[in-house]
Amino acid sequence: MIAFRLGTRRSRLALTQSGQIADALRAAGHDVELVEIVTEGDTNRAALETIGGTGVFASALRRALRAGDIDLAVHSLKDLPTAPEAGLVIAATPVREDVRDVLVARDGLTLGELPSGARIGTGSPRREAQLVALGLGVEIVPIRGNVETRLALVDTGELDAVVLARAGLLRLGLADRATEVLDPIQVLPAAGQGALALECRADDSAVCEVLAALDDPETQACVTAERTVLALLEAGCTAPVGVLAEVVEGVTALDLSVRAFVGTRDGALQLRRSVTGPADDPVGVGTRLAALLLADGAAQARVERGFGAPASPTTPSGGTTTLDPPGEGQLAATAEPATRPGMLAQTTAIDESEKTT
Ligand SMILES: NCc1[nH]cc(CCC(=O)O)c1CC(=O)O
Repeated sequence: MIAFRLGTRRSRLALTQSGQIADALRAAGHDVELVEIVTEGDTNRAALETIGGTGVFASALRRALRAGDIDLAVHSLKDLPTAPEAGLVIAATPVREDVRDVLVARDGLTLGELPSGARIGTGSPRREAQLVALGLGVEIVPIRGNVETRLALVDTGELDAVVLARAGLLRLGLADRATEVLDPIQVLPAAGQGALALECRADDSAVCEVLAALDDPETQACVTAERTVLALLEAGCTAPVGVLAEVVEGVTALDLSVRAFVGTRDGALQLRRSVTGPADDPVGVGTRLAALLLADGAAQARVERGFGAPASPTTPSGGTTTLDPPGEGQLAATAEPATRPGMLAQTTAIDESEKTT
């Protein structure tokens, strides 16, 4: 029996997610105390990519872990930087929730039914780039805030629609607010979307072992492939990159089918590629896909704020406020497209579309 101190952010979504993990641990006979921690992502209302992009939600929790104030942090995996954190380890990724984005629009409207010029709120360059790529002629309005705040922007008529992760709505019991579930063919989710990451100190073997029992190997394989792509593109969780891995039946064994979108928010770059390879080699499959994307110009998207390059502290965008330059989370990935010998023979690359403009 372990008496866990579980660190959590204070949003209703974070508390719900942490509560689910606490329940699972209690069901296994452990004690769990929730410790609420305020992160920079919660207190700073600026656009995420201007306040450091990756890591703004995670860093306070990680500091508490390292200090021994908590034994376990529950993160939304998609908010977690891909760079490994010294002394800490992701001990488990439990079964993933629905990976897809949804539209929440006024009057029950779908994307296709929104009039041109409709105002769609999102703070995500990934969602913006893909919505622009759909060519609907909608206006993207930068927003921040928790799920409830974003839904309220539609309720009050300030916006025609917002795009959110279905996982968050499901966990909050708000899934019926969606007016359309967006097919990944149209809008690919963020790497790790819908998955939770249970993080602990690497030397805390008792905790690591208990958490490992909550891991789902299929989720683990998928998110590993997705995060490999993100890391090799030197992208962060606020980059205009959508990527989704799914386990599919292969010829003789299970395969991972991984699709990615890399774009720019003005729609000038729209790159879609996919790769299929052995499910027991998620890093290899993700590496192959990243190499394809980089060979076809994905690095062009790096000039975008939030994509590898540090944000300029002097360029406010839209209605968002600019504050301090980013402190952490810029990846030092080795972006060599490491195509391993033998891997090409096992993988199939399918070009879904060419750059469209
Ligand atoms: N960046 C905020 C965030 N982090 C995780 C979720 C939803 C749950 C998930 O994707 O796991 C959300 C809200 C959203 O994108 O709508």
